[in-house]
Amino acid sequence: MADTTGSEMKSGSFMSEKSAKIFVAGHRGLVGSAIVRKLHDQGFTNLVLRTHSELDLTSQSDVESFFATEKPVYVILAAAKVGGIHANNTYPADFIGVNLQIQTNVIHSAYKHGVKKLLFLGSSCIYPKFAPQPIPESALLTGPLEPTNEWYAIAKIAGIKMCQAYRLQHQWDAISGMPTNLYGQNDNFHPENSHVLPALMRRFHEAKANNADEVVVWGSGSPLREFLHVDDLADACVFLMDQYSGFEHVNVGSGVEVTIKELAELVKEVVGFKGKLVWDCTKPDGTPRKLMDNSKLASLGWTPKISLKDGLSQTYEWYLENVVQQKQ
Ligand SMILES: NC(=O)C1=CN([C@@H]2O[C@H](COP(=O)(O)OP(=O)(O)OC[C@H]3O[C@@H](n4cnc5c(N)ncnc54)[C@H](OP(=O)(O)O)[C@@H]3O)[C@@H](O)[C@H]2O)C=CC1
Ligand SMILES: C[C@H]1O[C@H](OP(=O)(O)OP(=O)(O)OC[C@H]2O[C@@H](n3cnc4c(=O)[nH]c(N)nc43)[C@H](O)[C@@H]2O)[C@@H](O)[C@@H](O)C1=O
Repeated sequence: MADTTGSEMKSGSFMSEKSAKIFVAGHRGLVGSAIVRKLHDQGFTNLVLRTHSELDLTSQSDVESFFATEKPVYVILAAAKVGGIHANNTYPADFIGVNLQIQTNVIHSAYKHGVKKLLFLGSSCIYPKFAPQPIPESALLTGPLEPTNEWYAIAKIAGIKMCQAYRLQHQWDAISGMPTNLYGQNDNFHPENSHVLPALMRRFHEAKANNADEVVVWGSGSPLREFLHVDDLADACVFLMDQYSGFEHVNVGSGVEVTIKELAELVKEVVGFKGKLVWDCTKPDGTPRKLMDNSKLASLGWTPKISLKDGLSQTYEWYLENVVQQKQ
C-alpha cells in the first residue's frame, strides 16, 4: 500500500521491470528527452511516446482514450507549458490554464486506468519568494509567491496536491519531484521565451558570429540561481521512480548556485565571446534567490554528478552540432 504519512517508503520494483510499459509525457522536450535517454540506457524496452500533435494532453477525452487503449504501467509527466521569466510574465493564462489541464487529465486518467506509479514534475518556483535558503520541502505554502511566475507556480502546487490527494483517498502511488533550474541538450533556445542559460548561449554565439561588441543581459545580474544538468535530473527521476513512494514532494537540485552575472561570464567564456556585457535593468530580476535544500534526496542516496562547467561545455557542443549546423 502507498505510504500516506510522509515517511519514505522504498519500493525498488521499478528497476526490475524493464519491459513494463512506461508513458513518458513530453518526450521531445528538455526533460522528457533526457528521461527517455536514461531509460534506454538502463535497459527499459517498452516506452510509449506521443508527440503533442499525436496526443494533445489538454484534451480530456483524448487523454482518456489514450490511457484506456495503451494502459501504461508507469507514467513520468514531463509535458507542460514551460518558459523563462518573460514567457511566464507575458502568458499567465497559458501558464496556469494549460498546466492545470495537462496535469489534471494525465493524473486522473492514469489513476483511473490502473497505472502503478506516476511521477509529477514541478519546479522550484513553487516556493515563496522569500523562502529560507536553502529551501526545504516544508517551505511550501508558507508565504507569497514571486509575481513573475505565480500562475505557473499555482498550477504546479495544484499538481503536488493532486498527487497527495489521490494518495490519501485512493492509496495510489503518485509522487512529485521539484527540479531546480535545468539546462542541457534539447533546451529551448528562443531569444525571448527561453530560460536564462540557453538564451545567453544563443545571444553570445550570435554576437561572436556577427563580431558584435556587446551583448545585452536582462536585469541587474544580482539574482542567484541554482543550475542542474538535465541528465542528472533524468537520473534522479529514475531513482525516485524506483526508490521513493512518500507523500511529500522531493527537491532535486545541484546545490551549486551562481549570480546571473557569474553565469553570464561563464557562458561567455564557454562560447568564446570577447566583447562586453550590457545590463538591461528594465527587465525583471524575478526571485532574488532560490537554492534548494537537497538533503532529503541526498539522504535517500542520490547526488548529482555533472559540474556546471562541464555541463555548459557539453550543451554548447550540442548547440553547435544540432541547432547551428541544422540551420546552415
Ligand atoms: N526547464 C527547466 O528549467 C525546468 C523544467 N521543469 C519541469 O520539467 C518539465 C519539463 O520541462 P521542459 O522539458 O523544460 O519543457 P519543454 O518545453 O522542453 O518540453 C515540454 C514538453 O511538453 C510537451 N507539451 C506541451 N504541451 C503539450 C500538450 N498540450 N500536449 C502534449 N504535449 C505537450 C511539449 O511538446 P511540444 O514542444 O510539441 O509542444 C514538450 O515536448 C515541466 O513540468 C517543467 O515544469 C522544472 C524545473 C525547471
Ligand atoms: C525554472 C524557472 O524559470 C523561471 O524563473 P527564473 O529562474 O527567474 O527564470 P529565467 O531563467 O527566465 O531567469 C533567471 C534570471 O536570469 C535573468 N536573465 C538575464 N538575461 C536573461 C535572458 O536573456 N533570458 C532570460 N530568460 N532570463 C535572463 C532574468 O532576468 C532572471 O533574473 C520561472 O518563470 C519558472 O519557469 C521556473 O520555474
